[in-house]
Amino acid sequence: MRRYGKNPDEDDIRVRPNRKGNRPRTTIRPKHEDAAEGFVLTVDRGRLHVLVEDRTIIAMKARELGRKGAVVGDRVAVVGDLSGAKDTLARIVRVEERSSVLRRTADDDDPYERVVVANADQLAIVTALADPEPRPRLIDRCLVAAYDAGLEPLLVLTKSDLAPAEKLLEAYGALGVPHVVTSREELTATGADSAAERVRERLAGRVTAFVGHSGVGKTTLVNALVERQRATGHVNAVTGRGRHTTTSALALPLPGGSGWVIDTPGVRSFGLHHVDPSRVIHAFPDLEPGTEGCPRACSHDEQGCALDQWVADGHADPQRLYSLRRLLATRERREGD
Ligand SMILES: Nc1nc2c(ncn2[C@@H]2O[C@H](COP(=O)(O)OP(=O)(O)OP(=O)(O)O)[C@@H](O)[C@H]2O)c(=O)[nH]1
Ligand SMILES: [Zn+2]
Repeated sequence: MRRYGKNPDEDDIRVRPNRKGNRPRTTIRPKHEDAAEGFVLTVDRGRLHVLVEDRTIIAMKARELGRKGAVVGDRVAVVGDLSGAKDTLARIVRVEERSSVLRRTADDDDPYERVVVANADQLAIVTALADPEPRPRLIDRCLVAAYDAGLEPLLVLTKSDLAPAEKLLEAYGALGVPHVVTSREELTATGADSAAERVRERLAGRVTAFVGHSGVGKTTLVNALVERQRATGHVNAVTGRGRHTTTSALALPLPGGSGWVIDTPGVRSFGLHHVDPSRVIHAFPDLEPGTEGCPRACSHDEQGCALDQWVADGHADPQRLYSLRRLLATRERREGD
């Protein structure tokens, strides 16, 4: 562990009152009234790239944050050198309350469940129509993660030059998930009705996290959507794709400040052990009231589940219940199947 004073950038932390807390509480935590508001763009080996006004600065977590970390999408308060000049390091003293958290579950390499993206309001699930073949179970897992986190899902089906979208869309019809079908050719076309514009319409004014299996064309898509160069300015060399491989997501602004794309590094470790069925059902307002008659801690896929009667009584479409159960069942499956 680091100690006070070891890092010269932390010198000013040392004036903080003693840790035992035997002083009035108000003085324990400096108020940081002079702190600036920032938006976390990416995290690179403990260094956070934070957008403050129109500058990207590098910051680290202040000690007073304790174990609480900041992730991509977080709104933070930063103090210190906010110039963004080379070799300067600011400090993050506060992480604002999050409106949503997208998590991935612990995996073999990492025993902790981690928040990957904060404050997103939409999850774009990028799937190729061919090469690689669509993986409906993976799509289902992503949908469950979205519903659980309170994000609205958006299906982006790429490589439409290789295969039609109809069959895949049929499987999601009952879920009513919005979708866009694209191809590289259409994405690079210009004009108001280009594929990039069609996708951007869905992203306007929102923070959208993009997930997708390797090779589906997510990079091609994201590059067509954002102004990557302008966005990351002089730290572009650090956050460029080359080095930006597996660790952190990366927030990129859409042209004209009309929203954010958060590119995430693959979904192989997208587990669902933390998912609460009641939060998923919340995304099914036609079914949710039917769960009132369920036994306690009902899995909604067991005998006695009141949803069977709810559907039999004509309150909701049986296809919807089928879809919900299919999604809930993905929690039990292993990833990658
Ligand atoms: N036929 C076809 N190929 C595409 C299309 N979009 C992307 N590709 C190709 O698919 C491959 C993967 O595209 P990327 O954009 O790198 O995909 P990615 O999802 O970022 O994959 P990783 O870089 O592995 O994470 C590349 O060879 C692309 O040129 C498309 O619409 N049609
Ligand atoms: Zn039930």
